[in-house]
Amino acid sequence: MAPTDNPPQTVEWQGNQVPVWSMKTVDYSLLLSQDPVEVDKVTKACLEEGYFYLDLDNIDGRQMLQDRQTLLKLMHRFFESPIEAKNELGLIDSHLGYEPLGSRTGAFGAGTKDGYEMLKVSRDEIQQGSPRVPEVIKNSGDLTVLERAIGSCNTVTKVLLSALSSGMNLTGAERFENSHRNDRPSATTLSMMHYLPAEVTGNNKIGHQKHTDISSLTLLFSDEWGLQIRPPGECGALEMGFVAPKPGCAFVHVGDSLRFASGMKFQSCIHRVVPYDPAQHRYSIAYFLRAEDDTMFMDSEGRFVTAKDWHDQKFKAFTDPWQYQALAPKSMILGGMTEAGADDREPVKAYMPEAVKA
Ligand SMILES: O=C(O)CCC(=O)C(=O)O
Ligand SMILES: [Fe+2]
Repeated sequence: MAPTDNPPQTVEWQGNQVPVWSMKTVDYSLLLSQDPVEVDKVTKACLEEGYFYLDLDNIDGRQMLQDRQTLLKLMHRFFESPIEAKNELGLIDSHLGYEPLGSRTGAFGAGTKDGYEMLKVSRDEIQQGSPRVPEVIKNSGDLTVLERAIGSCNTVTKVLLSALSSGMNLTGAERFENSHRNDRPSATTLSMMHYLPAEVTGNNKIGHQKHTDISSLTLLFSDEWGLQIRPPGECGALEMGFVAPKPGCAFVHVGDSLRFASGMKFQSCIHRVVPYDPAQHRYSIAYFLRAEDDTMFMDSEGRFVTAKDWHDQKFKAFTDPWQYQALAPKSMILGGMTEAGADDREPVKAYMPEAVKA
């Protein structure tokens, strides 16, 4: 049973004491009116850590928390449908459609596959009123639920962007909102994930590989444990530790695009998902706010690229078989963030495929 109240600073996982990283909590209501102390707090969180909790348990966020419960019910119904219904349209585009279990590399790297299935719905398509989603959720009730989720995630992430622009003293065209306009095409997407129990999938299909996100900001909701991060440290990222699910809060983190747009001042958050409890199903909802397709920035390779090029190249690196993935520069998967030392204090042997255990 996962601990829920007053999360400890370490938790036992796979026979080891593993850190539970603490972090700043930013109040959404205060940000809405650009409260100077809160603007400073969120800006420091992005400059120093690259992540924070966003407290939505207030008059401005509670509706969103309620809508999330409705979305979770939709997700349960969708993921319990037959594979033919879920995969009716397949992966239509990199940010839109269904990805079955085992489409990417797993949490413990070479030779493993991921342990989740995922449905992504494009923000642009919802805005245009013609989302391509499988028939099983293409009724007006379900489409309203999806539209509400995307609409509120969009508002929340735009409020964050605006606070960050103010915190970084950006004005006019330089402000981050200006490269995230609603009427310009982007790969912004709502991603709904279902992690199957590790004891069902077996050791070769486990979790979610270590990475930084392509996006500008990720707004993440999950009631279940499993997400781990490597906080940036003085000489590279610290070891992997859990993010405790916090009631009433979303976990927000910076992705590569905003790190690049900030001139590498913001930290992009290194994270992965592991089975906390091998018998557990885990459901997560991630809203990936992405820059307009033709936004230009300098990437981790020192190249001047568009947001779309960065998205497409990194998505290919994510989905390539691990043998090809290994050929891509590591800086690509980790958005140029540096690491010193190993992810774990002790190797997590229980989940390694036989070939790697040695
Ligand atoms: O499921 C999660 O909690 C995180 C998922 C994730 O890292 C991603 O989709 O980029
Ligand atoms: Fe991610």
